[in-house]
Amino acid sequence: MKTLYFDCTTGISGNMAIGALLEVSDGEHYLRGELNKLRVPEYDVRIVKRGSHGIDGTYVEVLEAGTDIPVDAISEKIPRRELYIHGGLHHHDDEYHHGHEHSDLECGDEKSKKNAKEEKKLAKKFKKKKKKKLCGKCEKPNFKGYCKCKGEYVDCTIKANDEAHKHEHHDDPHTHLHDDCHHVHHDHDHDHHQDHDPSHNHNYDHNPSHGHHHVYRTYGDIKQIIDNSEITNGAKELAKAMFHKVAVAEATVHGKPIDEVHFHEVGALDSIVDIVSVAILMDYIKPDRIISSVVSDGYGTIKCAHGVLSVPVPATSAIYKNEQVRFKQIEVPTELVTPTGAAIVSTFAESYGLMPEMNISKIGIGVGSRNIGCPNTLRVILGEEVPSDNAVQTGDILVINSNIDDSTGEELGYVLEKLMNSGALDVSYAPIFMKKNRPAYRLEVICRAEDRDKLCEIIFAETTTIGVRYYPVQREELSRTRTVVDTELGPIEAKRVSTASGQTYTYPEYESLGRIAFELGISIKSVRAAFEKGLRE
Ligand SMILES: O=C([S-])c1cc(C(=O)S)c[n+]([C@@H]2O[C@H](COP(=O)(O)O)[C@@H](O)[C@H]2O)c1
Ligand code: NI
Repeated sequence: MKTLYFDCTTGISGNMAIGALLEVSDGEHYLRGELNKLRVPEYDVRIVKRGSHGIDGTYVEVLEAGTDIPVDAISEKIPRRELYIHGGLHHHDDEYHHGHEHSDLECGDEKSKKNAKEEKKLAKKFKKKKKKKLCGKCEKPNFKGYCKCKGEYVDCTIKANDEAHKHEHHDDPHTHLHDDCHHVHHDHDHDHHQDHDPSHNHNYDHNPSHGHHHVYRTYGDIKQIIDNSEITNGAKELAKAMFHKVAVAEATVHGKPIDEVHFHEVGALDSIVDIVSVAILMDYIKPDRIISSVVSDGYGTIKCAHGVLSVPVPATSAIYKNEQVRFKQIEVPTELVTPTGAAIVSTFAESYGLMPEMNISKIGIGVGSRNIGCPNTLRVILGEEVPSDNAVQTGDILVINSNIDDSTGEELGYVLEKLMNSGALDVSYAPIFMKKNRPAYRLEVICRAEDRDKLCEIIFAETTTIGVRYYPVQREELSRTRTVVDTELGPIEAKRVSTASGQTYTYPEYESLGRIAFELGISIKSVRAAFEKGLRE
């Protein structure tokens, strides 16, 4: 069995994951080809070999096309002069912004001088760029491509039902007319002086803490970009699954409905390229099984557009909670896991723990940009799992029982949810008759041994019980891999399990069935039928 192990002992971020996956897949050529199928503003992906505290790996950056400037550093519009790069925020009090590595990130390294020189060059370049307010491209007739003034794609070769749009640029002190331009994306933050399809009328609630006012992409826009691209269906589903986790976390943290979560344009571009690249590479590698180490995050605070955030940052900790990521903090005083990193590991890891017995074929190291006092790397290990016991997974599992005859139904429902959210593997109630002929419920919690104390405390605090029983149990679990089945209703996520004798079964993921049923307004039974049909074809 082809197994991929994520070693997140020193954290994970989007660009570290791309670097590591590129090394195990030799997939640079494939990745570049697939990324060309994304219809997003022009950008370059720089892939270079780089060391971090003496460990060599691959460092990946998303740059503004034709420049050395990371897209998330193109922040003329962010007056607070704050910007973050993958895995880290850089606070600048000087004239320009850039996401380039600081020389101090390579403490004691010979590269520091070179980096300082490179920084000066970048600063010059970026200053020049600042003076140039207009890209000029959009003023050319028949221009098709990314208009930097407008921050969106335009196709002036298409007559869009005579929809001449006039946009007022809030950031640039000019107004100009795009006659007959068809707007490929409708993520404007402009005033439309034209009759406009109200469904495109985005009225974004802008977080003033960002101190900038420009183009946003909502979670819905990003899903559309992914769906409208020509990357494989498998990669699309994986990318959307990762974005969904980030969007749910951001929605929780900022107290907004998921569809109102928005990403400012440069941040969205960086996230899209990071997340879609990981999806493309994972779909290319196609491991049968993915396991992660317990994920290590740092502690302390970091600065980002929201100001000073405590580590794990809110969006990352929301993903830890929502996705039941097994993580711990280690003695490194900064952020080691970004929200994107948490979304990646939680999308792919079927379980967290030690590496299984396997013959290693490839090791990939993705390098991050922080100086953390030790290598800032993500390691992924690809290998063939030793087949002997591969159908059966066992672990240190307990069952906790309690008979409850005097808690209310409402309380019991609440407790079930709380136990599940606190690490229980499963929680159930069974109706029983207990002493004194009392109808009651037997609470049964299945959990890892290390979660016992925490879960018992919840049972004592939230129910009327005064005693619980627990005992270790043996468990057999079939090995499973995630897969995507193509159906007439679109791709449906599924898990494929195999028995010791080599029989395999594929079961649809309920969330995937439910989402399609909801989106298409059809019954979940008909989605399941389409899944079964897709499996047979
Ligand atoms: O931009 C937003 S909304 C943002 C929110 C949060 C929260 O925790 S809320 C954190 N961050 C920081 O941005 C960088 C980049 O993260 P990516 O996952 O996009 O690579 C990172 O330091 C986050 O902690 C941004
Ligand atoms: Ni924000």
